Amino acid sequence: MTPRTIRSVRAHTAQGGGADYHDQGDDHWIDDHIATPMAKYPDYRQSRRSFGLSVLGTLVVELEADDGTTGFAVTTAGEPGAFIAERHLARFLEGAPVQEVERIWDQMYSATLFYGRKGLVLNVISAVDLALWDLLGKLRDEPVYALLGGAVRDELVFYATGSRPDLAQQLGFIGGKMPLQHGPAEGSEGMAKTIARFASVRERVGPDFWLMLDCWMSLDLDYATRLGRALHEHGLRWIEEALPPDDYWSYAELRKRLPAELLVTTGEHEATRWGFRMLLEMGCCDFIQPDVNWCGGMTELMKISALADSRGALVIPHGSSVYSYHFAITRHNSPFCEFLMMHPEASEVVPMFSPLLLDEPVPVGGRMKLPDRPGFGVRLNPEVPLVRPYQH
Ligand SMILES: C[C@H](O)[C@H](O)[C@@H](O)[C@@H](O)C(=O)O
Ligand SMILES: [Mg+2]
Repeated sequence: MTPRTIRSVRAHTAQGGGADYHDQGDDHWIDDHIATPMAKYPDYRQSRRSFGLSVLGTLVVELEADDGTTGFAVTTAGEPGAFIAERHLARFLEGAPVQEVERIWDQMYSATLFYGRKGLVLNVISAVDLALWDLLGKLRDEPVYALLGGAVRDELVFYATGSRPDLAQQLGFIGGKMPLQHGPAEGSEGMAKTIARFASVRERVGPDFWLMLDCWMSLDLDYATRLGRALHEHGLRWIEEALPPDDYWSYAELRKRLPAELLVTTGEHEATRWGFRMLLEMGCCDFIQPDVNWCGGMTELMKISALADSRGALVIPHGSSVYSYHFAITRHNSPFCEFLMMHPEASEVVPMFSPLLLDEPVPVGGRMKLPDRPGFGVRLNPEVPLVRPYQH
């Protein structure tokens, strides 16, 4: 087959849900008094949008090959991401052979080291890399999971993240992860509310259904230790992202302090093989949760996964719609996945990146057989307005 080259790179932005799934309206569980590092400031305690969690919006990266075939992917990066994609990264793509994902990744990462390394820049590199894999799949008429080595299981199984683990249980999910709503700034009263809520949910779901708590970087070592020990009495399965991502030392200490059967997990705001090597080698967590739209894309996540596998660690990706599904189904050390309940009351299964993607698969009864459509098997919804803020 003549190797196709990339003819053009286009970066668009979109608002309202999509890849920036925190960008929801009012009365949505995902923005209802969730504990965060900003909760120490009362003005920013009730809503994460109030301090800017949805300030970026969605970035859509579209790559067109010289035969007119297009691939795309999305991430959380918005207008600054569009600038980076068009004005900086496009030069490493236009004219390059589509299949040279490794060389393109290395050039994007190396060329942005002086201002990137993690965060927004790695979100953009991730979207470009995922768009490359989508384009490659379409050119080869294969789903991305087939390009990665094929499925190691027939279907995916999911736990659900949302405010209603009891409903998640009824919908067939293997577990429910709740967002923490009260952090250290709300003192012992806040901790008592968390424990009471957790105990009440445990009562409703029974002793065997997995229950987890997502702390979204909001705690300190002492508070996380006391909360973990208290919820261990009620069968907490894992405590997630209890501490700020850069405090590797406190994660390692927290893991030593908590009972072995209460897992400490983190990683959704970590990036690159080097960041995850730090988490693994310092003993920060029991399993890692990279987000493939933020950690460096599929090319980097395959490296991260092999690193974890060499240490017997699971890789349970932070929910990222089809991008995490196509990865997880090919990895022996990714036996289950996250599904984020994006319905405002977490009472119904709706596509995670709704309304941005068409044909986005969702779990049924907590399980999913991945469609074998080419690439990631999704299309952009033409009814979602896209803006191209920068040309190059
Ligand atoms: C539910 C959490 O607060 C975050 O909104 C979520 O994006 C992430 O932490 C998760 O693990 O799903
Ligand atoms: Mg999380």
